[in-house]
Amino acid sequence: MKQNPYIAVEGAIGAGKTTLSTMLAQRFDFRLMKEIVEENPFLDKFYQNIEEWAFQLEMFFLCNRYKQLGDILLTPAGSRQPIVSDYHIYKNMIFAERTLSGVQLDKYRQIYHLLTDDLPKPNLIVYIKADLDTLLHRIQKRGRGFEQNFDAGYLSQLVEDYETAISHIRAQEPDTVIITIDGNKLDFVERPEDFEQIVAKIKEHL
Ligand SMILES: Nc1ncnc2c1ncn2[C@@H]1O[C@H](COP(=O)(O)OP(=O)(O)OP(=O)(O)O)[C@@H](O)[C@H]1O
Ligand SMILES: Nc1nc(=O)c2ncn([C@H]3C[C@H](O)[C@@H](CO)O3)c2[nH]1
Repeated sequence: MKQNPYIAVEGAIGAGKTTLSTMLAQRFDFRLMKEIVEENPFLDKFYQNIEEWAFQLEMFFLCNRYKQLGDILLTPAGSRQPIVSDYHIYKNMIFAERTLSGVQLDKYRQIYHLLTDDLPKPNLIVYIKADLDTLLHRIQKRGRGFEQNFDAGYLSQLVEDYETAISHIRAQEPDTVIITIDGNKLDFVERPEDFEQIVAKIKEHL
């Protein structure tokens, strides 16, 4: 990856995407793209009643990510700053396949492809793989109000969905470098040497 570095950090809820991408942006002096969380009007309602609010929430995430990525990525590649993002656009499909069904899922899929098929994809994905206990612990520690009565079953399914999705991307986008890091063992928050290990792996591909 010599031109236009574009890194996406991925992993299930609470894996450490925002934390790690913020640290990487600072280290490499890349532009940071973070998704909107606090201003999302549907998250609170969604966690209280997933079936009722899923379509509005997934559409909100899709439109926001499309706007954010499109504004930056659909500019001429030569003039683009290197980027690190705390999500991959495919994240929309990972969640939508889990939360939507029937006609809503069909319509969502169509809109997803219409909006995102021509967006440039990241050339490197850092996939933070962590197990359910680690994620639940971190979500609890972070203490967001709307995540406090978190359904462990939902998260457990998402952990599996992420595994499937990463395999899918590996097969569909063979040019994308995927670096998997062990989110249970590596503590890039507390241990600088763990962060350096991740930085060194990324540098091999920059
Ligand atoms: N490797 C780690 N070791 C210890 N704590 C971590 C690690 N990664 C993240 N944390 C902590 O876990 C919490 C969740 O991290 P963060 O918000 O970065 O996750 P996220 O993947 O962006 O979450 P979300 O999917 O909700 O957007 C934070 O409190 C963060 O400080
Ligand atoms: N349903 C659904 N679809 C998404 O695309 C999506 N992206 C993030 N999230 C949830 C996870 C965290 O609680 C919180 C912050 O990441 O928002 C999502 N939920």
